Amino acid sequence: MTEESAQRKGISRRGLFGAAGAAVATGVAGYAAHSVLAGEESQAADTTGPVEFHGEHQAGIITPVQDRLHFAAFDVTTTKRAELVSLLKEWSAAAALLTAGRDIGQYGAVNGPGEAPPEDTGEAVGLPPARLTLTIGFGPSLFDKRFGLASKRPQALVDLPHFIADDLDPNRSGGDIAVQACSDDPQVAVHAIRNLARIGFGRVAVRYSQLGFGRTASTSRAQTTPRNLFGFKDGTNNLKLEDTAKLEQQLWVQPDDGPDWMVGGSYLVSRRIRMNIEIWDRTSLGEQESIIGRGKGTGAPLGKADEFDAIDFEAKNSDGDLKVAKEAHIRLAHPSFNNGAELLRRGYNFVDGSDGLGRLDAGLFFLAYQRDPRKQFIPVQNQLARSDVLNEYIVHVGSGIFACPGGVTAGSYWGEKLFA
Ligand SMILES: C=CC1=C(C)c2cc3[nH]c(cc4nc(cc5[nH]c(cc1n2)c(C)c5CCC(=O)O)C(CCC(=O)O)=C4C)c(C)c3C=C
Ligand SMILES: [Fe+2]
Repeated sequence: MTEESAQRKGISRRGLFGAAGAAVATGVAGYAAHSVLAGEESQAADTTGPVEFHGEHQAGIITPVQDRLHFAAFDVTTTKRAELVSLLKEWSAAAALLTAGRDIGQYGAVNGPGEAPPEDTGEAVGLPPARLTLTIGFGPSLFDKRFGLASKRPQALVDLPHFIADDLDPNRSGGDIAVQACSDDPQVAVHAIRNLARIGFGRVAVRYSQLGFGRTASTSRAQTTPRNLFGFKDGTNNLKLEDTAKLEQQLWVQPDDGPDWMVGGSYLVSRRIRMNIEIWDRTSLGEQESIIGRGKGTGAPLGKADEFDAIDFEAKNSDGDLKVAKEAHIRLAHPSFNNGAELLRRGYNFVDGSDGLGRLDAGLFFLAYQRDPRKQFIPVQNQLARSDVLNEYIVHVGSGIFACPGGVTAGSYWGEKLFA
């Protein structure tokens, strides 16, 4: 069967890539609700298969981090609530198809009438789902007067304060709605955002978007720890999907937290952090390790041998100096110096060409999910902004905060409870 004839029969792109495709060919609605542990762990190994869109929580949060990102923040351009609701319904239907590795619409990319533009833009034809996840979040600005949502704004969805040394570009910050597309294939992630933007024409407009390559965190113990553009292992002490009790404490909004429409959801903070890699590259290895507080090779805390050894914040070297310096990044960010606060980090490296001054426009697109940013990202970032030596090498240039509701069940849509 050719690729085209398979699609005409409603078989997914993934269906042509082996046994796992057989499940997809039974149709999107045929999936069991997504299993948090067994399913998520096996996804870490298979980089081509689908990740279930429907479930208790949105996919793309604890899903083992994929290798590529396309993140888009949208401004809502329609002022009509009904049009926004229709868009969210259309987006949800499309997201279920896209994440299953299928073309969107009735006819997809190539089977529609020759007189009309194709329903699907086509650049993912022939590609497997590549673990595509699409995760939606609503920014504070969506809760203004336009759509009658002011009373539904979660208290935890605060406007982020100004942090010392922030140099935020308003054109790379904020947004009414964010969609995080993660996949192990960059073309699959880009195709998804492009098609959602296209569906949204006349109702939403892309405010800014960010491509990311190379995950800078792991969210499962089944994944190895990747490296950031400073060359350090990043994501060692991250919240992991296996820590189910901790996820309830630190990640998922609980029934008593309110509002009801956010239960099972999480808050996303995004920060575009420019890294002065040319300056970093002229810094000695010892200084680099002292700034982070970990060895560059092993990723072990200074004074320890292995990456996952516990950090000893009291240990001193023979000169009486702390092995993990007072202002080392891992000390200032650690839960024991932040009232127990933790984050689920799932950021990406970026290089967006150069800045016209001979320096790469490179850095970390920091993404962190949490139960309450007032108790987690904000105090941690305040402490980092005040004292972290890493600040000599980085600058925060973009920022966003989004309320990501709980998962979508079959037959429902993104944000249904918010608009109920
Ligand atoms: C506000 C939160 C954080 C920002 C912003 C941030 C930026 C940032 N981090 C690195 C590199 C590393 N960070 C590491 C650990 C780490 N970072 C944060 C938080 C923020 N980082 C936390 C909570 C932790 C874990 C601390 C702990 O509990 O031990 C590490 C070490 C490896 C690891 O555990 O992940 C590195 C390396 C950069 C380069 C950066 C901005 C560009
Ligand atoms: Fe960090």
